[in-house]
Formats: sequence, structure tokens, C-alpha cells
Amino acid sequence: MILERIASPADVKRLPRPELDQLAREIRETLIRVCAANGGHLAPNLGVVELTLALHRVLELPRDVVVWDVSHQSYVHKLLTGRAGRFETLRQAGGISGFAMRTESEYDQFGAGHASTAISAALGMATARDLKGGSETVVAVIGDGAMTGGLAYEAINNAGLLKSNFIVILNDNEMSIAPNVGSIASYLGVLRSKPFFTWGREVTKGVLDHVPLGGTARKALSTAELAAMRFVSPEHKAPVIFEEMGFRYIGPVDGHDLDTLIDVISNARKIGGPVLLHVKTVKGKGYDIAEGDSRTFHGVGPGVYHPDEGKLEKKAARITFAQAFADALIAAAQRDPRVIGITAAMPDGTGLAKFAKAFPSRYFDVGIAEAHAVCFGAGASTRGIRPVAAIYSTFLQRAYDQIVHDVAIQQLPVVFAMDRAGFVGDDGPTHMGLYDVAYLRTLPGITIMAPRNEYEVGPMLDLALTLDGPAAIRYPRGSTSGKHDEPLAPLVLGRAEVLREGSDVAILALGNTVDVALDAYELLDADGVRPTVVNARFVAPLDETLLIELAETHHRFITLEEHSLAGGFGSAVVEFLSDRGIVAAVERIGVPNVLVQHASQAAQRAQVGLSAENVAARVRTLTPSQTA
Ligand SMILES: Cc1ncc(C[n+]2csc(CCOP(=O)(O)OP(=O)(O)O)c2C)c(N)n1
Ligand SMILES: CC(=O)[C@@H](O)[C@H](O)COP(=O)(O)O
Ligand SMILES: [Mg+2]
Repeated sequence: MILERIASPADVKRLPRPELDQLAREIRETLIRVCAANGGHLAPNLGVVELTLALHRVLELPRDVVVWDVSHQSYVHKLLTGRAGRFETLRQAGGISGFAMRTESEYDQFGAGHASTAISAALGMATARDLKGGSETVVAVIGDGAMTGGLAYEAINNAGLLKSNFIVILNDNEMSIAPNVGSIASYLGVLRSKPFFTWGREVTKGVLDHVPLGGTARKALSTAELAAMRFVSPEHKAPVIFEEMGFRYIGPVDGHDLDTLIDVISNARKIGGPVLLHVKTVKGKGYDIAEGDSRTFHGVGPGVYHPDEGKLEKKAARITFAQAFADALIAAAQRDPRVIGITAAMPDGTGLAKFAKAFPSRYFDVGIAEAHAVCFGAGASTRGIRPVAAIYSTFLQRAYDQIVHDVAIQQLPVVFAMDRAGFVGDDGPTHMGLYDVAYLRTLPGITIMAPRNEYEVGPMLDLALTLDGPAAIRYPRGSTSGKHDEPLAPLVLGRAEVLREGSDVAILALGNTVDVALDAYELLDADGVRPTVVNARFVAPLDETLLIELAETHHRFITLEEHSLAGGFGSAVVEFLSDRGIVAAVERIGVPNVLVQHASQAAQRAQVGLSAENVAARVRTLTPSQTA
């Protein structure tokens, strides 16, 4: 295998040209095989094989820099930068991350997981280079989906002012996770359809005829050659938005034509100022089922498809929290015509795709634009609409000022359905939903809830839609075990649910950690140890009445949460008790102040002590009859 011989980008540069095609095939075969077993972002990576090879062929890495936007498409780069031997460990505990990570390799010069950051970061790097008198090439690779995020335009705006030399490669595969939406997506479609490709290619070849190829010692392009590289065809009179904003626009270029890519990137390096190279790629390229359904193959779990047979594996699964939310939202919308659903480019993950089918005119995919999603909802709510913004906990971080300034301060009834709250598993630290309680519970007037299982999502959404102010419902990725589907007590604002009445120790569990508490109870019950188990339901308002009662009858609390201990639910309990002068010993089990790395959700839970065995052991230690 040629791939086995690639220890660094220098090896890619040395390969005879015909071997690059074989290398591309081996890379695709590796991606398909490893993602089948481990899960991962298969289709985005299959689409950038030639682009990544071209970058590695042209640039001097790691002296030069590539900043990958989101970086879910950086697997090929990883395979070419000394990580092929460990690639089988992709997304597994202790293994290769599914995203670029500064701690993983000197070739990952900027980490990511959230979208639309690459142009900003690359511009910052180019500016640092200029301040230090350096000459390295800085490249940002950003997808068409990520180009719907406002941060990208803030960076483009600034680049037009700074005029730094750097290259933005727009990897346009006409897809976000779902089809890309909005006027930027339409505009890119217009650019794609213009006859730049043929024209541009001819010009490129014309330019190359005058430029000696090979190495970095090419002569500078002449003014005439540079002018030719603007690729403005006579029949194309409309301004190119990127040109108007201070970039030299090149493209569209076939992102699977390796030779053209190598030529064009080589030349783009020689152009002064910001350059935008528009590359057309096919998401899932080279693997039929992924090409045919790049939406499913954007990101897949382990064992979702059979790599050789090229077909999806069918698995019966319990309803997920996201599906329960989608059903509850549809039911709410059927009852109340004011209810709308908003997603920031995550219709599948949040379940809103189902809502979109039921209520197409009340469904809004605003692009990768969480801040706008929240402010848009806030605006709509001032006119009597009941917006439900379904946004992953981690991505809602981006809209924090909108939550504070545009929702909470204005006391508007926007509902935040915060999916992926807690451990997300193999996506790793960029995607963990561990901070939402901390960043929300300081806001006056907000209601924060967490359902103990899938069936509690509906009542919580219904309650949220009756409130006059903002409400957030946090729920995790996937499902609960299904072992504790006992009927739910009616939901009352600010009241917890006592599930087991015991003595000595009271376990106060938030959301899906109720499962852990009930499992622990079963372990203990067998030995006659019976703690009280409470489904907290609300972080705000806290069930203060119950806390006071429990403090009188129990000598110890244990709080459980899939959230940062700093500022989380346990902290809220401790603060309340302390403020009331109630002396109670509280042990908080949750996530300490460390970055949680990629691993399975079960492993992440166990790592912080959110396992039935650990909770049972803690209860035993704290129960007087057990310690005597
Ligand atoms: C701030 C933020 N919101 C949402 C996401 C989820 N997300 C990850 S990749 C993606 C689509 C990106 O599309 P594009 O940039 O075109 O890359 P492609 O996968 O098509 O290569 C989305 C919405 C994210 N990573 N970051
Ligand atoms: C790269 C990215 O941000 C998304 O693709 C994310 O990995 C989706 O996570 P889920 O699989 O939990 O929807
Ligand atoms: Mg895309």
C-alpha cells in the first residue's frame, strides 16, 4: 500500500504523479472501512480526497498552514500526516480524534468542531505572519454550509480591510448536513453555473505556460497574468460578491481534478491579498451509497452500513429524545397555530425534519446561524408567535448574547429545545453539552427543565409553551435504557418528582441521570439500603420546598448531572441551601473542570462516576448503618 509509506507530507510531494491516483483510491478504501466500524464523517471526507492531496502536494506543511472549518473533513489530512497507522482508532477512547486537534499533531494548527471559524482563524494567522515578517502560506478550507454562518462574513469583511495574503478554499458540495439553504446557497449555485470553469481553466493553462512549474521557487506572476487569473468572462457581467469584498475570486474549479487543483492552488499562492478559490466537490465521492445519500452519510455511527455490500444495516432502536421532541412539537403545533420550529441547519439531528413535513410553512432552517435563530425567534415572539428553537447545547453557546440580550432581558417566551445536552460520545470536547445550565441559570426569569426519559419531553415542551418568559429543555443524545419507564407524575412548574422514598441519603438526579439513580437504588435495595431518589425536573426554578423538607429528614444529599460541576445543578442546590443557612452535606457527581475527550457515552459517564455502581458505593459510604 502506498498509504503505508506516507509518514509526512514530504512523502506525498515525492510520489510520482501516477501513484497519487492509487493513493486516492487507498485513502477512500480506508475511510469507508474505518468509518463503517468506528463511525465518523464519511461523506465530507470522501469529497475532499483530491483537494487534500493537492494541498499536501503544493504546500510546505507544517510551515504553511491549513485551517479546516468544522474539521470533520480532516481525516484525509490526518492520514497524510503520520496518523495512518493509528487511523483504526478513529473516534475511539484514546485514539485519533474525529476533528483537528492542536494537541494531536503539529499539522493540526487550529482545532474546530463548530462551523464558520476557519476564515477568522486563518486571517489571524496571516496577520501574525505579517507582523513577524514571515512568508508562510495560510489556507482556510470552508464548506458551503459553513458559509451560511455570520462569523465567516465578519472575517471576510475584515480581510478586505487588512488585505493580508491568504487563501480561502470554498469547498462547495451543495450540501450542509441537509441541503444547504438560503440566499448564500442560491448565490453559490449561480456562481457554479457560470461558465468560469472552462474559461478559467484555459486561462490557468495560459498562465501556467508562462510559469516554470515545480517547487516553491516559481517566478512571481506578471500583472497581466494576475489580471488573467481574475477569470472574469466577458459574458459574466454580474459582480462576484467575493471580488466586491476585496478577494480575488477563482473558480469554480472541479474539486476532483487533481492536476487542475494542484495548478490553481500553486498559482493562488502567488496572488497578493486575500484569494477565494471556489472548488466544486461531490459529497461522498467514490462510494455509491454515500454519494447517493450524503445526508445520511454526513456522519454515521458505528455499524450503520456494511462497507463491502454498500448498504445500510437495519437496527430496531428505542425512540430517541430527539424523536420524542419532534413528536411533541408536532402535537403542540397541531393544537396551537402559533407554534413554529426553528433549526440552525440541523433538521435531522434535532428531529425537526419530521416537523418540516407536517408543517412546512411553520418550519425554519436558518442555516448555520444559531445567533440569528434565537434573535429571529425573539422577534417572532413579540408578535404572538411561540417559537421553539431546537439547537444542540454546544451550538447554542454561539447565541449566548441573543439569549441574554434578545430573549431574557426582553422577557420573551422563546423555547430552547437543547438537544445533545450532556456527553455526546465520540465527537469529543467541541461537541459536549456540558455548559448550558451554567450559562442559562444566571438569567432572571428563565425556566430550565430536564426530562428523566423520552416520555417526559412532551409534558415539558407543553409546559414551556404556556410560560410568559424563556424556557429551556435540556436532553441528551440518544435514549435512556428503557428500564425505568414507570408512569410520570403530573408536571408542575418548579416541582420535582420523588420516585423512591427512603432515608439518610437523598439522591437528587437531573434528567437522564435519574436512570443511574434508579439503577443504584436497585443495587442498594437488595441489601436493604434505601436512599430517597428524586427526579429534579427543574433547575430553575428549583424545588426549594422539597429541598427544605429533605434537609430536615436526610443528613446527606448526592446530586447527579451530566453537566459541568462548576455552575451546574449541584451548584444551584448548594447555593440555595447555603443562602438559607441550611447546613447539609452535599456530594456533587458530574463533570469536573476538565475537557472530556472522545469515547463512548457510557465510558464518559463512567469516567466521572455517573454509573450505578459508583453512586451505590457513594450512598453506602454515606449511610450511617453501612459505615457503623
Ligand atoms: C456552529 C455549528 N452549528 C452546527 C454545526 C453542525 N454541523 C456540522 S457540519 C455541518 C454542515 C457543514 O456543511 P459544510 O460546511 O458545507 O461542510 P460539508 O459537510 O458539506 O463538507 C453542520 C451544520 C456545527 N458544527 N457548528
Ligand atoms: C460535525 C458536526 O458538528 C456534526 O456532524 C455532529 O457530529 C453531529 O452530531 P450528531 O451525530 O450527534 O447529530
Ligand atoms: Mg457542504
